[in-house]
Amino acid sequence: MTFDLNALGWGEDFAAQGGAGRPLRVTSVHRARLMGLGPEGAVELIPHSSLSTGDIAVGDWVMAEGMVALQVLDRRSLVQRKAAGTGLARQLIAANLDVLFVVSSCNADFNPGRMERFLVLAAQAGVTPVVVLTKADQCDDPEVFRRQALALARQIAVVVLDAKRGDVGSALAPWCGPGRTVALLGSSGVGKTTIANALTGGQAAVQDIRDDDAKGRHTTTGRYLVAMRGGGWLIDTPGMREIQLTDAAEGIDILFEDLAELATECKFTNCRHASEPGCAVQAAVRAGEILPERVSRWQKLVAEAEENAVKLSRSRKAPGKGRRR
Ligand SMILES: Nc1nc2c(ncn2[C@@H]2O[C@H](COP(=O)(O)OP(=O)(O)OP(=O)(O)O)[C@@H](O)[C@H]2O)c(=O)[nH]1
Ligand SMILES: [Zn+2]
Repeated sequence: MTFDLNALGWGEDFAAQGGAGRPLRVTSVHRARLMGLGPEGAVELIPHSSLSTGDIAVGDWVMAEGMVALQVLDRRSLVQRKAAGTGLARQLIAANLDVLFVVSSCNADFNPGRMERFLVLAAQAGVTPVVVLTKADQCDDPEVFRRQALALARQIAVVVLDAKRGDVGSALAPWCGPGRTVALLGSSGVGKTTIANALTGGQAAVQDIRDDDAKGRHTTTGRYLVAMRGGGWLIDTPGMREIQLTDAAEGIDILFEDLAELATECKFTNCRHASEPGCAVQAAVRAGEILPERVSRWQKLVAEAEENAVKLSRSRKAPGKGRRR
């Protein structure tokens, strides 16, 4: 299979960054090597000595000469997560995503706090979130869930569907198509695999490396960049399912724009919006303009993000810690 650069998501912003070599889209990243895709087809690459595979994510654009990836082009968006274990170094998950489908179901799985966490992740990554609510067919009144989802952010697209029998491709078409890159985020059992299969027709991932380079170890790496039936790409990586919030203050401010704005009117700049005098947020709650639950979920996310930021700065000061992989 070969693809022209635009169908792969190439654009002016990448072209303007220049650099030697030819552009390739990264379809998978392994211990020592990576796979790139371009008009010539799938190409196995090794990173230049100035780079490590830890600096490269699925979905990245690299400039390559021969089989050497020389440079990673600046990204449009980047999903990253705190690496597993105690270290707080971040691991790159997916680059240059256009849309994150935040998936939940029209049932007890629907949890506003959990949805907000996913939406903050999308905002922090610089990706447009779209809420997808599955299992509309198993619910008496899906509109109740649609309304709750619409209340999560000022401008949020919400799609309600039956992922099993509905026309998923048409429902999500506005965010897919040639050159677009999407991914799915959501708890277990909400229908991510069902949606992914509908979008890709169950197609296999792009040709991949047999990664047995590192000490004869063979790693099964899962499916990564997969072509969608209507054009565009789905990034499907196991890492997407295990993301936690790390210093997500910006993402929180984007999602909770209404509260962030009110907070600027509080009497104290470091107001926690609890029992402080002159708190504009509590005033809005008393006036019935904002739900108190939304404020408490916001406070919890802010506290968690701050705590992680502190831990992160400590681990950066400690030499030898923070290995990437
Ligand atoms: N009736 C109905 N069933 C659905 C719908 N979406 C998903 N399912 C079913 O729900 C179950 C879980 O769906 P999956 O697609 O495997 O969910 P997932 O999010 O990929 O789950 P994990 O792989 O655990 O993360 C499957 O039995 C699906 O057939 C829907 O819209 N309607
Ligand atoms: Zn306040």
